Amino acid sequence: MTLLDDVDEPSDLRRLSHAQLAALAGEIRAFLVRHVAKTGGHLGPNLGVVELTLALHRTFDSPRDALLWDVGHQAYVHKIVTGRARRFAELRRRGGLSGYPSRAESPHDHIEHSHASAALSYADGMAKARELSGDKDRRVVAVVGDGALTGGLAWEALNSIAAAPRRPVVIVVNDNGRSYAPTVGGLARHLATLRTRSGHERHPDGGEQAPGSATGQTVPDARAPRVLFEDLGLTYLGPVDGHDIPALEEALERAKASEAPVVVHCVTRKGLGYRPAEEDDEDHLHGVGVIDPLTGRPPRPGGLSWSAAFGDEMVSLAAERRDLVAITAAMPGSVGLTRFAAAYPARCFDVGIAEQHAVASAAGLAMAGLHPVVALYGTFLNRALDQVLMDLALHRLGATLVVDRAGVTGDDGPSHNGLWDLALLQPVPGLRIAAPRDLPTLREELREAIAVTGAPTAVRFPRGAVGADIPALRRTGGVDVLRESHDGVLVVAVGAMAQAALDASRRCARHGVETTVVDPRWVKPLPAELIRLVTRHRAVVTVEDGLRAGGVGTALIQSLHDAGVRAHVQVLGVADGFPGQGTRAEILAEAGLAAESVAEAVIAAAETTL
Ligand SMILES: Cc1ncc(C[n+]2csc(CCOP(=O)(O)OP(=O)(O)O)c2C)c(N)n1
Ligand SMILES: CC(=O)[C@@H](O)[C@H](O)COP(=O)(O)O
Ligand SMILES: [Mg+2]
Repeated sequence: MTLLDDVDEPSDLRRLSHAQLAALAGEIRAFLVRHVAKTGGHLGPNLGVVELTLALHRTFDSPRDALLWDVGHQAYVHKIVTGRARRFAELRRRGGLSGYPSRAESPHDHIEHSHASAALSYADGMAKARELSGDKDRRVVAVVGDGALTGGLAWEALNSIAAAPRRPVVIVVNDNGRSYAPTVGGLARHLATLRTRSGHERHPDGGEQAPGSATGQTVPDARAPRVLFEDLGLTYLGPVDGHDIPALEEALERAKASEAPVVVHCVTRKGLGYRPAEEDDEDHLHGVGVIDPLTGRPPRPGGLSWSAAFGDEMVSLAAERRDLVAITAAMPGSVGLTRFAAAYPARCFDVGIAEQHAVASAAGLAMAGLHPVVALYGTFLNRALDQVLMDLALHRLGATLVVDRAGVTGDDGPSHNGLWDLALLQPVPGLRIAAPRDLPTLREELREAIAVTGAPTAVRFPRGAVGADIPALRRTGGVDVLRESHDGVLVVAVGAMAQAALDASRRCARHGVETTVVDPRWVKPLPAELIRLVTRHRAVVTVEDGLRAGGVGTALIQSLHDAGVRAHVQVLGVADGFPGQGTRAEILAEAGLAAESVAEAVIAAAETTL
């Protein structure tokens, strides 16, 4: 029997001694490594909040008190102590345990999406609601990371929370000095100074990078700072050792008793207790796939990823184009910019988890004569739509968005799929979108994109390894013909869906249905050549890894209508909604985007037009 076996709910924690809690923390760390090594997931962040989570659940009465997790990737320990330990074998699996809080799983869970810097807004809203309902003794607690605090939305919430000095909110800053890379900017420097001054600075991440640089040297702040939060009118407690449960409980009890908003600044270590994570300089095993628990490394090296291929091309381009600069929102490694940042530190800007600022600052860079490349995940680009519209497109600026993790991502759940970019960017005047299908077209279309002046461009590709090259038979009007027939069904494949489209076309041929498979390469605006190709075929099927509604297929239908061309068009894409977690292949198949389903759609289209 282990201590963990006897923990089914937070109240079970309150009967343990501090010595037993220390032992329990060790069991939980072993549990996390054992399970996450098999399923993949967020290992470093959760190893860093073991003691903090135990102290929070001993001090506050969840779910009566609301415990909110910003991003939520660090809520595994919260799930373990709220009765879900037995479900971790299905972590991030189809129908299994979500990698983020989930109201369907537990009343202890609240915010289900993984988009950073939002938890304080929920806290502000919940605190207002509890004040209005006379429920003031039910505390609202938000755990927000130092990285998440670099997001503007968090400061919008702090401004509002600080406006009500008699409305209690407990703000727990989980300060480990890291987003993925060391957290950057003035706030990071401020927190680092507080950590250092208090003597809590115990890890090399303590320093903060020179503002703006993705690989800057640490710049310790000599001045004794006033605590930023107190200047806002918030009570500040800390820094507290985020691994010292008695110290945490003392600070959290004081915060709980306060009738004012309180910041509890906790200093933690990402990856603590698991040497491979502690020693991982890139991101302390922030997010891992299946790994060998002894080494922390994947059992076999993965293939070249789209992100790495993009990053390699950026290094080549930077040598040719001195005006080229890159921007990342706290994810230089994930978006493939590590080599570029090392080679050109002055030309790679990590702005923190601040996508709106990333795009708006790109407008400034472009106006000043440079060509910025903003690399973001598709799902996080959603946050910066106004900046794409009003800062880049309205000013007709030459800037390039590299939309990584575009399309279905899979096991990271509904808030990580990059399903919306093709639909959200369709209406942006002047913006051009490329969707490469393989490594050569990624290289080619990225070069074409950064050559565009007077309008923003976007290049979108999925998560994971780049597939095999897919050579074209010929190019006509900018459209690559991948397979040809003379009057069969025209299959328009968007980006990486080309492989599924070709596999489907081979299935169709076995059913006597001839197809022409084309890759338009640039999907906004669609090449005029597509209209001519449609007139030469009996039907059209479009295939895209994105929303059906408002995507490329819909745009083609509108273009055909505007050109007065009547055609049978079948649009294949992801239906409205939030696909649950699962592998990319599972979710694509469920959306009807696997080769077999595409073939069925093509055959049906052929039959309806006989
Ligand atoms: C809006 C947004 N942009 C980017 C991300 C990707 N992301 C996930 S976790 C993370 C770092 C979070 O750092 P912090 O808040 O300090 O939490 P920690 O991982 O250190 O516990 C980032 C950038 C995100 N979840 N949301
Ligand atoms: C929580 C978060 O947003 C990131 O950690 C994300 O889960 C990483 O996704 P990838 O694994 O696709 O890089
Ligand atoms: Mg952090």
